[in-house]
Amino acid sequence: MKYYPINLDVRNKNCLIAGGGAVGTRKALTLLQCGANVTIVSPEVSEKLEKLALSGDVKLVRRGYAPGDLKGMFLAISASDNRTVNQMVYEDAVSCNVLCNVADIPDACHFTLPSVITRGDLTITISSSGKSPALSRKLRIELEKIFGKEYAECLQLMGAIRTKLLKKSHDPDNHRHLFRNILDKGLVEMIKYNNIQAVNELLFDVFGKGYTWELLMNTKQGN
Ligand SMILES: C[C@@]1(CC(=O)O)c2cc3[nH]c(cc4nc(cc5[nH]c(cc(n2)[C@H]1CCC(=O)O)[C@@](C)(CC(=O)O)[C@@H]5CCC(=O)O)C(CC(=O)O)=C4CCC(=O)O)c(CCC(=O)O)c3CC(=O)O
Ligand SMILES: NC(=O)C1=CN([C@@H]2O[C@H](COP(=O)(O)OP(=O)(O)OC[C@H]3O[C@@H](n4cnc5c(N)ncnc54)[C@H](O)[C@@H]3O)[C@@H](O)[C@H]2O)C=CC1
Repeated sequence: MKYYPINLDVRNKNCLIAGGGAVGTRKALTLLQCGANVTIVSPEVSEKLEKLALSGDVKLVRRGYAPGDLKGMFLAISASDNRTVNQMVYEDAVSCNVLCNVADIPDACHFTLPSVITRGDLTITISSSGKSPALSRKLRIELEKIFGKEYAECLQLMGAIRTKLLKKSHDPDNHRHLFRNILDKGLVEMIKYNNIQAVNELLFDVFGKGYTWELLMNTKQGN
C-alpha cells in the first residue's frame, strides 16, 4: 500500500486553495462539506466560488499566490494551472509544516484525494494510489448504485445500539458477537425494504427488551 489512509478532522481548520478553476472548486466544495474554513487565493475564480464568496462561505483573495499565504493554515491545496506556482506552494508548505496536495504533481503531495460516497455518517472512499482517477470515478458511480440510503439508516441504528450497550458495560468480546449477528441476519435488507417489524423482532431476539427501531432511531448521537 503506497498511501496510509486516514480520515482527517478539518472542522473549523484554516485551509487554503491556490487556484479557483474547475479543480480548485471541486476540492473547495469537499472541504466545505467537512466544515473547514476555506480561503481561495486566485486571480480568477469559477462562478460557483464567486457565489460562495458572496454568501460568506469562503474567503476570496483575488490575486496570485504569494509566499506567506500559508501562515496559520492547517492544510493547502494547489490547483492553479501554473506548475511553477504549484511547486512553490508545495515548497512553502514543506517549510511551514502545512499538509499539502498539489493537483498536477502527485509526487508533491502529502496526501491525495479519493473519490467519495457518503450515506449519512458512512463514508466510502476509493483511491487508485494516483494511478487512475478515471477508474476511481467509475468505481464510485458503480458503488453508488449498490450502497443506498438504507446504509445511512442502518449505521444510525447500529450507532444508537452501540451507545446504549456501552453505557451499560464495556465487553468487546460479547458485543462483537452481537453486532456481527444482527448484520449477518439481514438487518440492511430489512431496512432497505422498510420491514420495520422484522427489524424489531431481530432486535428483540438479539438484545432483548428496550431495543426498538422507534426508540433507537430517535436517540441523539455524538459528533
Ligand atoms: C493524484 C491525484 C491528486 C489529487 O488531486 O488529490 C489526482 C491527480 C490528477 N488527476 C488528473 C485528472 C483527472 N482527475 C479526475 C477526477 C478526480 N481526481 C481525483 C483525485 C486525484 N487526482 C488524486 C488521485 C486519486 C486516485 O488515487 O484515484 C478525484 C478522485 C477526487 C477529487 O479531485 O476530489 C476526482 C474524481 C472524483 C469523482 O468523480 O469521484 C479525472 C476524471 C474526470 O474528470 O472525469 C481526471 C481525468 C481522467 C484521468 O486522468 O484519469 C490529473 C491530470 C492528468 C493529465 O494531465 O492527464 C492529475 C495529475 C497527474 O496525475 O499528474
Ligand atoms: N488533481 C485533479 O483532480 C486534477 C488536476 N488537474 C490539473 O489541475 C490544474 C488546474 O486545472 P483546472 O482547475 O481545470 O484549471 P483552470 O484553468 O480551470 O483553473 C486554474 C486556476 O488557477 C488560477 N491561477 C493562475 N495563476 C495563479 C496563481 N499564480 N496563483 C493562484 N491561482 C492561480 C486561475 O486564475 C484559475 O482560476 C491543472 O494543472 C490540471 O492539469 C486537472 C484535472 C484533475
